[in-house]
Amino acid sequence: MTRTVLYDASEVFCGPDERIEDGAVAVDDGRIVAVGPSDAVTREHPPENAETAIDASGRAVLPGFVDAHTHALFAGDRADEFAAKLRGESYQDILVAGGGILRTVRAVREARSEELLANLRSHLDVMLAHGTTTVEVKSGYGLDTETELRMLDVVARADDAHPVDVVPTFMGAHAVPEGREAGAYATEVATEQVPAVAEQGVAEFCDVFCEEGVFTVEQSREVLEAGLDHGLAPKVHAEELAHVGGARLAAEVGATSADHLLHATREDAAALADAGVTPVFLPGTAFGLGAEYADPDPFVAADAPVAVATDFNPNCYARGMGFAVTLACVGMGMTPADAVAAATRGGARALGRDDRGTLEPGARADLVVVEGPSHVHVPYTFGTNAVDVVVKDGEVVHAR
Ligand SMILES: N=CN[C@@H](CCC(=O)O)C(=O)O
Ligand SMILES: [Zn+2]
Repeated sequence: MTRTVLYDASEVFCGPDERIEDGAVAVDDGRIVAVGPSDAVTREHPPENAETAIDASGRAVLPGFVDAHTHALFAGDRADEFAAKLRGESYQDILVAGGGILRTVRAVREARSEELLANLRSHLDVMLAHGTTTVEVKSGYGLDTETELRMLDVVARADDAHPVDVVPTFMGAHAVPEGREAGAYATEVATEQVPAVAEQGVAEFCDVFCEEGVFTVEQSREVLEAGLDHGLAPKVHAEELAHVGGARLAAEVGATSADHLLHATREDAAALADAGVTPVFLPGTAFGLGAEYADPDPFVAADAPVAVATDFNPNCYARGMGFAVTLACVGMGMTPADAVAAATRGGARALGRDDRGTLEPGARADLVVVEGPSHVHVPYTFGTNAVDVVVKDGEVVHAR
């Protein structure tokens, strides 16, 4: 018996070039077993025989969102910095004055693990209700071996306890701790933190904030190469606030993704495409900082399959992927179909997960049903949530 059937959907969105009108999806054992026109799929997999049948008439069915870049594990409150930025203070002014990331580091070091876990779980609840079925979560608010490991342990516990799949990234090189010098700290990350994280087996990726006033290209390279030596795939925060060469570095080390890219050049886009690095756009950050959005055109010209993610963190308090998709369209000029694909298949690619992000037989059965008749209703709906139902591994895990 087929476990779950979603039928009579106005649109089943498998990808930008594959949208099925009046479609259906059948799921068995956590995997998609059939996708196609509703009459054909339901003939083979009758809804009345399914354990769960979802009449999706008037609504669209999409892959679950894959949010490939977040800093969703933190403590404390930085809402006052939002107000300060509106008064004209810059992100870097706030960081240099001991605020920003460094303020969250103090809060995380002081927080008990149970409090951190409760915080993360409550954020995952919100993300799930907005259609996210896989999310990457970075450490990086510990900046010492003990707290970085504690963060990654909390990420693993959240993954075990929550339907959303949580992908762990180590980011000891997220900022230079107070009183430390960047070069010496980068070496500590490379020689002490990376081996400790690898020994515990608690991270898949190693990320670094390669940025003016944070870590140079060479310091970032030292950290990423240590990660590679210890089996951690590289990711890079690249060209966010200034152009410093992080995208080139990502290409050179064969990173899985290069993220932000607000100041990336045409040459950067080509280098990333040639090296098979997935570019990840985070338009919520540009929106919150009042900065210019990343320009997707050089990446499209270079034929790079891009991702869109939230960058949820205390500086970008956006947990829903729908809003990121809206901004990708309105701010960056992407089409709704390309933006939705970037938030699903693109996100999966940026996390090295080729088993999800699309609707095809064999893929993991992570799906969302949205309240409007097509994928366009994802970016078209903003300020409220367009997601009605979320299915994770074939089970309904959220419905309103
Ligand atoms: N840029 C560095 N890291 C985050 C911000 C984290 C924070 O401000 O707490 C980002 O991706 O935007
Ligand atoms: Zn980030």
